[in-house]
Amino acid sequence: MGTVAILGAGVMGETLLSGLIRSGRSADELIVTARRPERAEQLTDRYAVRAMSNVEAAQAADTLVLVVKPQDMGGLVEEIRGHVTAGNLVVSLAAGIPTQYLESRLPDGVAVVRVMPNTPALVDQGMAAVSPGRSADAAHLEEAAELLRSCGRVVQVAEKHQDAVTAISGSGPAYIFYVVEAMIEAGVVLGLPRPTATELVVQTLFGAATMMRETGQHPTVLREQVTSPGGTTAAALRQLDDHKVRAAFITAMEAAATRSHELASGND
Ligand SMILES: NC(=O)C1=CN([C@@H]2O[C@H](COP(=O)(O)OP(=O)(O)OC[C@H]3O[C@@H](n4cnc5c(N)ncnc54)[C@H](OP(=O)(O)O)[C@@H]3O)[C@@H](O)[C@H]2O)C=CC1
Ligand SMILES: O=C(O)[C@@H]1CCC=N1
Repeated sequence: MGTVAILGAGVMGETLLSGLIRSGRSADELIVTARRPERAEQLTDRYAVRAMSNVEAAQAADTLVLVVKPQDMGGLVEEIRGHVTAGNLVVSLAAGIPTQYLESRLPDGVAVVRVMPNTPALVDQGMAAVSPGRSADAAHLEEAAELLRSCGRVVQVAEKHQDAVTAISGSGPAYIFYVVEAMIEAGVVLGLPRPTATELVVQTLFGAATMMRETGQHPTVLREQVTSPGGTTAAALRQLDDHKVRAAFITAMEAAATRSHELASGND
């Protein structure tokens, strides 16, 4: 696969970097770039990878992984465009940025793959969706997928679905953490010590997720198994329905997808 440069190694870039290292990729084949020298130093200390400027990284690497915020993408591409050639693969992890945005700013024929990852990649449980741009062939797509497979699962989707993917699995961990926070607060309201409430909620989430994965049963079936007629769960679910929690989730994810779409036009 050659040398991989992670341009803009913040939260998501470091997550991918650590996954590549854990999966056995040699630090010699990995380059990072950062805006702040202290961040670059932190990464070189932690992972023994090389840090360089964006231009140097574009010149040195075969695969360029762009992980800056969507709002910073224009500036980054402008900086490296003169140093990217048709031999490079460009992989973008940015929300909302279409492959066409990058293709139109890079030299003709450069292969671009758009990816939407998520942060559980930090513990090798990531979920990433990949979509090829105009000049990306099956080998390019596989190369991008292999990068992400180092830290989780990978699916291919049509690029038109990437805003939806962003809303569901890209932002998804944040919704789950939000629900966990709310359940912990509920435990505290009910008089449980905070550490006990936290242990109960985190293990319940882990158990429920493992059950879905291992039984393959639909969540509706699993929910019904917990819900005794006239029991405690039915009383709680009735409140969630009365407060339109399901509708709120759908509306929230529609908002995320809309925002992903807006990011393409550089809206701050
Ligand atoms: N966090 C997440 O859960 C997910 C994020 N993404 C996408 O990943 C991308 C990065 O997000 P995230 O990691 O959270 O953001 P971060 O702000 O943590 O990381 C971006 C990094 O890029 C640096 N940077 C900005 N401009 C440049 C530049 N010109 N050259 C070099 N480095 C630069 C920033 O520096 P500085 O620290 O100085 O600001 C920062 O360290 C976004 O496009 C986002 O949409 C996708 C899926 C999930
Ligand atoms: O909030 C964001 O915009 C990024 C994209 C998906 C997760 N975090």
